[in-house]
Amino acid sequence: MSEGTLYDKVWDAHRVTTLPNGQDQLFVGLHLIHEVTSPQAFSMLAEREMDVARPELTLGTVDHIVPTDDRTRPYDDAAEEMMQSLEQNAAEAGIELLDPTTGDQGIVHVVGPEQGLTQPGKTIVCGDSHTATHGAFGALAFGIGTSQIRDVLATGTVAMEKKAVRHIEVTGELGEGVTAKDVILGIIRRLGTDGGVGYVYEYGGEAIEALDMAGRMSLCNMSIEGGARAGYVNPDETTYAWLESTDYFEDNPGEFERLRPYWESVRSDADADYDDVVTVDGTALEPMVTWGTTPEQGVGITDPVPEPSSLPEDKRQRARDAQAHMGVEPGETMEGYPVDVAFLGSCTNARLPDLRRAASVLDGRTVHDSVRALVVPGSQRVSTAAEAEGLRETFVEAGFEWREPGCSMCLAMNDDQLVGDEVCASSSNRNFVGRQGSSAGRTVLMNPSMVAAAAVAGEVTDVRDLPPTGTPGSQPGVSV
Ligand SMILES: CC(C)[C@H](C(=O)O)[C@@H](O)C(=O)O
Ligand code: SF4
Repeated sequence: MSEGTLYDKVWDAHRVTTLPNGQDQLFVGLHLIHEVTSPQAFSMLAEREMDVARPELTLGTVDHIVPTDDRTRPYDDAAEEMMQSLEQNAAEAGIELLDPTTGDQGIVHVVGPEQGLTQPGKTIVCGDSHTATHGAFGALAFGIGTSQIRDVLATGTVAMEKKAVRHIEVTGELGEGVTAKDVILGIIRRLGTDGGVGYVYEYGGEAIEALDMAGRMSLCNMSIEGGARAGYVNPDETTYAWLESTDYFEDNPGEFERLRPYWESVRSDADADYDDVVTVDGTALEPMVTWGTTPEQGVGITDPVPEPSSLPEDKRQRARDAQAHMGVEPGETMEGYPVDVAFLGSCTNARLPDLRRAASVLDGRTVHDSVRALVVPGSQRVSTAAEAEGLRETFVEAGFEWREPGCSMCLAMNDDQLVGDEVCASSSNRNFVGRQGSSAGRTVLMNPSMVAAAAVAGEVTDVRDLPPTGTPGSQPGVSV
């Protein structure tokens, strides 16, 4: 099964033993923790009077509950309690915690790669479903549950069942305005939210190789929304260039050269044996938008929302319910669907290149009067870098609120929430009913430039068609 793949090689390199229940016990190379899912696991460890086995392989951050506006402590009750619990657990165990005073705080799936700790050929776990993001570097990265967090804290290992590997080949060059987010929304539309069950997704092909690391992270991030256990891209020069510039490799001279042969060795072989192969024509993709309440209910911006009766039978009722919730009409495109809120953020799309793309759309334009727009950088480092190159100014001048890093309106565990049946053009990864804090709220997933375009137009619109900015006669156009 899946011989010669990166998945196979990294799995084998980390296997301690096969357990009586058939699962493999794997060494964990990096354990990321955040404030929502770790407290219970630490309590379970304390009940057994056990210590954290490998604090040096564990890194904490705070992201889900932190306020993105006023960060004066104490936070609101529940947030403050979670924050204190993480602070105490980290301090007692000797775990590094990237809290807001460090300048390195951010969403867990943004900070690991930034620190240079997300590396090819590593096993990475976190009590968070979007841990798949780290697969962008050719790591095996899995979201885990509370009892597994406890086990990893206690032993530095995790028990897991091996999955099959589906290679997804995205051919050709992506068109203007088409990004990694559109690739993954296109893949999920085609294979479904449960199409990946039992699989890990390996992404390859010309379109994937051309993606920068931020794009690869957006892509792998949503593997889980396609039902896959994880997703990854084989490491290459793009990966190594990112790693080489991180603090970790700058602070550890010789490490980069020492590890590189291992990274090369775990790449999938040219004749690797996959359990399944799917080919996607990258040239045929367009900017995607969702019309429903799961990430598979998406459509190209110029394509009509499907008639439920045209869908496979098991998807029809869900489509009808989703269209009723969203108030969308089948047969029409999503263009012109009114938008109340624009949210640029989340571990899918809040890295520097995402902000740059959105800012290039906003430059010289203004957020529509009826839209509340916020940009929430993925980390303090992203924020600082964006400020240094003037992006904050562009966002603020256009009418966006510039916030402090965190998960924010991606899941609305802090004050950043939709109100009533507001519609949100969102760069995040989940459009489930109630996801953004209001049960009547409506989420339309899209890429960052499309969020910026929706903010300007006050409705879902094709960023490629925005009228040019500038003085009459000059046609700077839009760089997407
Ligand atoms: C809070 C956490 C457990 C959750 C996850 O696992 O994904 C969150 O990050 C999300 O995106 O819904
Ligand atoms: S940004 Fe959203 S998807 Fe990512 S970890 Fe936070 S809540 Fe989960």
